[in-house]
Amino acid sequence: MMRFGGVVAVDNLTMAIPKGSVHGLIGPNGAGKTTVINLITGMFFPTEGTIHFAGKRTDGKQPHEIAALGISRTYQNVRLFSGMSALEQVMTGCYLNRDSSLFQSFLGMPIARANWRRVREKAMHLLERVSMADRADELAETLSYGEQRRIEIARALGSDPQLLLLDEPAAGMNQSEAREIGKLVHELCDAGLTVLMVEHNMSMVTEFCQSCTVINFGRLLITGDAATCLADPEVQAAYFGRKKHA
Ligand SMILES: Nc1ncnc2c1ncn2[C@@H]1O[C@H](COP(=O)(O)OP(=O)(O)OP(=O)(O)O)[C@@H](O)[C@H]1O
Repeated sequence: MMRFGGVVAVDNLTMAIPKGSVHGLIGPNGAGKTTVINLITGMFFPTEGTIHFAGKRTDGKQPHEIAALGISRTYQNVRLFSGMSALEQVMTGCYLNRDSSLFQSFLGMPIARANWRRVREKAMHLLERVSMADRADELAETLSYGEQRRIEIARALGSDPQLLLLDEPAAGMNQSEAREIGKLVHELCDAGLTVLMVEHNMSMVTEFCQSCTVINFGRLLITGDAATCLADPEVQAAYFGRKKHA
C-alpha cells in the first residue's frame, strides 16, 4: 500500500504479465498508475506491505538495485540530459554492469577505455533498435518529441531489462507518431522484452496491449483483454462517471 496523507494511492495490486507481451495499466487521472511505477522501481517505498517481481522481493531496494534485477523505466515527461548527444544519453543507461571504476576512468586506464568502447558499441546498437542510429551525434534538445521518446526508450534498454515500464510513452503525440511508438514497443516484445505501459490513449491500448489492468483509487477494477476491460460498466463509470449499460 502507498498512502500520501489521507490518500491511498495504491492498494493491494497484483499484475500477471506474460513474458514477451505488452500489458496496459490504465485508469482515470489520479488512479495511481505512476505511483505503481514509482513503487516498482524503488522511487517510493510502500507505506505498508511488500512488492515482489518474478519471485523476488523488491521493496526497500534502491532504484539501481531494482534495475540490476531487470526492471527499467521511462518517465511521463521526457527526462533527457541537455547538452548531451543522443548516443551519450543512451551510453548513460549502459553503465549498470560496467567493470571499471570511476577512479580507473579518471586515470584513463586501459580497462576503462575498453569498457567505454564496449558501452559505446552497445549504445549504438540500441540506437539502431529504435531507428535512431542516424541521429547519434545530435543533441537531444534538437530532436523532435517522438525522437526524444525513442532515445529515452533506448537508454532504458541499456540496463538489459526483462521488464520495461513505460509511463505514457505516447503523451503529447499525434495518432501516427503514437502508432510508431506502439510498433516499436511491439518489436521489442517480439524480441523477448516484457512491457508494462501506462497509457491514456485508448487506441494504443486496444491496438498494442495484449492484456491490461484497470485501476481506480489505487485498487484493481478489472484485468483481462483490452476490449473486455474497456467495455466493462465499472470501467466506463470510472472514466465517464456513469455505467454504460445503466
Ligand atoms: N508525491 C506525492 N505526494 C502526494 N500525493 C501524491 C504524490 N504522488 C501521487 N500522489 C497522489 O496519489 C494519487 C495517485 O497519483 P498518480 O500520479 O499515481 O496517478 P496517475 O494515475 O498516474 O494519474 P495521471 O493519469 O493523472 O498521471 C493522486 O491522488 C495523487 O495526487
